[in-house]
Amino acid sequence: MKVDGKHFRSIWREHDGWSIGAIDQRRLPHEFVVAKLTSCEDAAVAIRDMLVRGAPLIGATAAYGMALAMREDASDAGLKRAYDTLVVARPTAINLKWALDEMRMALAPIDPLERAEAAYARADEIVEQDVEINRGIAGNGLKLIEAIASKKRGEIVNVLTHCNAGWLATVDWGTATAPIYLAHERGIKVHVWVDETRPRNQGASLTAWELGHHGVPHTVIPDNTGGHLMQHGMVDLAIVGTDRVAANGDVCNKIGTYLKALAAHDNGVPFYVALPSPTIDFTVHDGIRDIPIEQRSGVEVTDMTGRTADGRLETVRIVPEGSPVANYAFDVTPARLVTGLITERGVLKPDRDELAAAFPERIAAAE
Ligand SMILES: CSC[C@H]1O[C@H](OP(=O)(O)O)[C@H](O)[C@@H]1O
Repeated sequence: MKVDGKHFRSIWREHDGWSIGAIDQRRLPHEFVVAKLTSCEDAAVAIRDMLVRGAPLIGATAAYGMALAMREDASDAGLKRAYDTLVVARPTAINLKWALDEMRMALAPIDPLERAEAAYARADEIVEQDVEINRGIAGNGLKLIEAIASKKRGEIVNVLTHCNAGWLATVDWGTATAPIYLAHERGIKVHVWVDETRPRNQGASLTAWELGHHGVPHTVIPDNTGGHLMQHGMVDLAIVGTDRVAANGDVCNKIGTYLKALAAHDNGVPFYVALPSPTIDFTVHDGIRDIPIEQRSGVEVTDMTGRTADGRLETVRIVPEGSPVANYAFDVTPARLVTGLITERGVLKPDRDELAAAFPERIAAAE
């Protein structure tokens, strides 16, 4: 999407034809730094350390990681080593394994001498497919915003979102933000309540940065504010992203999503989840029981990094030394709290039959 009028994607193949450029999201919003990935290990570390993050972008980065790996060692052993290195970089977003399975399916049957070129071609396809899918999500989600806008007779539509499911979480457009960008571009008055999303503050640091540079009105709020706003009729709908949707429609997303869904349910606020179909995992039948929840370093909770008044980046500790810390990176919202799933093939109910009918290829992949 646009950064002050200039179009950007979050990851791309460089002009040398083989190295990979990616926005270092750990440096935003204070610094715009582009990282260059030149090895499979670089891609794995970029995913693990959240230089890139967001389920679809994790998948795209892994796909390019396999292509980088094939330049290094295109043998069967090299293919297995690359898969095994990348697939463990983060456990929750199913898009990582989806992309690696797609790459392995494309590469395993062919001559190792042809694998590097084929890998870049397949990774490029995965990248372009992500953009196309997100455009589809934008169009399907737009209908929801338009319906509210017409009921509100031109008043502002207030959307609440959690974490960052924006263009920075994908190759472009985003998932939860795709309908918002499209509505904004169509002249519909939208305003976004941006959950800061502790502890890594993807909302405050990334979603606010994205929306600000694209000119979309927004307000950053502490995570605990959403329920109050919903009680006072200040949220027309919530749209969030997801890292994995189980066959029963349970939705895994950034920690705190479940609490937002509870508040929305209690206040009759429609709660939508935007996702590309690779995020659907039919091998998991009960999301709450079966989706692995990543636990990350406690440092993400104890420390905060910000910019001082004189422009220096500084990290400070906000938790007493010696206090134990738990840092669950995701939670699972039961399907009963989800109004609908905004996909590239329409807005669906969060249930197995509807998902299977819309995405038979995802069922086949699970068999
Ligand atoms: C469009 S998927 C975005 C999804 O991924 C985020 O997690 P993380 O920043 O840890 O990769 C968050 O759960 C978003 O909703």
